Amino acid sequence: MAAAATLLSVRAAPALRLRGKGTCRLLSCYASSSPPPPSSGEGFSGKVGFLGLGIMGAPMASNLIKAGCDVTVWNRTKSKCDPLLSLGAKYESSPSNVASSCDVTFAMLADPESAIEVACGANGAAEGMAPGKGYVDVSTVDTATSKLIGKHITSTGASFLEAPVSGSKKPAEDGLLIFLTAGDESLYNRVAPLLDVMGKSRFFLGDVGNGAAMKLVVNMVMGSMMVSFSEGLLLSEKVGLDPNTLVEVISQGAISAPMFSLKGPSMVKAAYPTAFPLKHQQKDLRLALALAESVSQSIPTVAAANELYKVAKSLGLADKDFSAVIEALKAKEHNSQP
Ligand SMILES: NC(=O)C1=CN([C@@H]2O[C@H](COP(=O)(O)OP(=O)(O)OC[C@H]3O[C@@H](n4cnc5c(N)ncnc54)[C@H](OP(=O)(O)O)[C@@H]3O)[C@@H](O)[C@H]2O)C=CC1
Ligand SMILES: O=CCCC(=O)O
Repeated sequence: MAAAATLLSVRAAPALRLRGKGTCRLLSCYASSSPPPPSSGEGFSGKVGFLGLGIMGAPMASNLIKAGCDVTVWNRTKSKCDPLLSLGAKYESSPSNVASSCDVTFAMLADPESAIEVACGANGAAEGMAPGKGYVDVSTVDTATSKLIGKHITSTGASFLEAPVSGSKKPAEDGLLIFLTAGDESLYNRVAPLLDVMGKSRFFLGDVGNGAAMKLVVNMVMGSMMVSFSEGLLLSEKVGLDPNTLVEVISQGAISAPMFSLKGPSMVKAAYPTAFPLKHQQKDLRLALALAESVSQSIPTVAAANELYKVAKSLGLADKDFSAVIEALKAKEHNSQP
C-alpha cells in the first residue's frame, strides 16, 4: 500500500524554459509567475549557492548564472571556480560561508563521502544553514547518505531536498537534465524555476531516499547496458563484422538508445573522452548492489557488470569515460589466451 502511494505521488512537471529571455527573467518568474507554495515562508530572494564544480557542477552553475541568478560558488580545488567567476559568480571560501550568504545552496559532489564532508563536516554547509534556507543535494549518493545529510540540514531549521540527475555532461551544458527529487515539497516548489533552468524535466518522488534510490536503479540499468553493448562490439568484430555497422543496426531497432549511438563510434576507435567517469559508474553499481541487498533482491547481471568496472579501474581507467569498461573485456580476453 505504501509503495502504491509512493508511485501515485510521482509526477513529472513540464519544463519551464527561461533561458535566452533576458537576464532578469528568472527573478521575475519568482515574483510574478510562480505563486508561493503553501507554507513556503518568505520564498527565495534569488541568491543561489553552488558547491562542487566538476564535470556536472560547472555547467549547471554556469546555466544558472546565464539565466540571471545571483550565484556564489565554492569548489575544493579553487581554480575550478575561475570560469564561473568570469561569468559573474561570487566566491566564498567554504561551504558554510556559501550557505550562510545564500538562500538556497546546491551541491554536486563526487560520492557519499564527499557529499557528507561538504554538508556536515567542519566548515560544511550545515554550519551556514538556518530557518528559511534550503539545501539541494544533486550528487548521486545512497539513501542512507541522503537521509544523514537531510537530518543535519533540517536540524538547523533549514529545508532539504535530494535531487540527483539523469543526463550527462552534454545535457548539463544544454540545460536538459532530468531531476529525481525527494524531500521537502515546499523547497521543491521554491527551487522549481532553478531546476527548470538546469533541466528538461523533474520528478517529485516523496520522502528523502526515493530520489537516491531511483537514480541508482537507473544507473544500474545503464551500467549493465554498457557492458552488454561492449560485449556485442567485441563479438561482432571477432566474427568478422564491422562494429560500426552493428552500431548503425542497433540505432535503427527496438534497442536503440542515445547512449549507444553517442558512445559506439568512439568505443570502436578505443577513445573514451570523459563525460561520465568510470569510477562514478562503479560507485553507482556498488551502491545499487547494497540497495538490492537491503531488500534481498537478486541482481546478478549488475553484480557481474560491477566486477568488470572494478577490473577497468585496476587498469587505470577510473577517470576515463565509463564506456572504457570495454577495455576490461579486452584485457580478460588477452589474459585468457594461451
Ligand atoms: N558526469 C556525469 O555524467 C554524471 C555524474 N553524476 C554524478 O554527479 C556527481 C558529480 O559528478 P561529476 O561532476 O561527473 O564528477 P567530478 O569528478 O567531475 O566532480 C566531483 C566534484 O566533487 C568534488 N569533490 C570530490 N571529493 C571531494 C571532497 N572530499 N571534498 C570536497 N569536494 C570533493 C570535486 O572537487 P575537486 O574539483 O576539488 O576534485 C568536484 O567538484 C557524482 O555523484 C556523479 O555520480 C550524475 C549524473 C551524470
Ligand atoms: O550518472 C550519470 C548518468 C549519465 C547519463 O544519464 O547519461
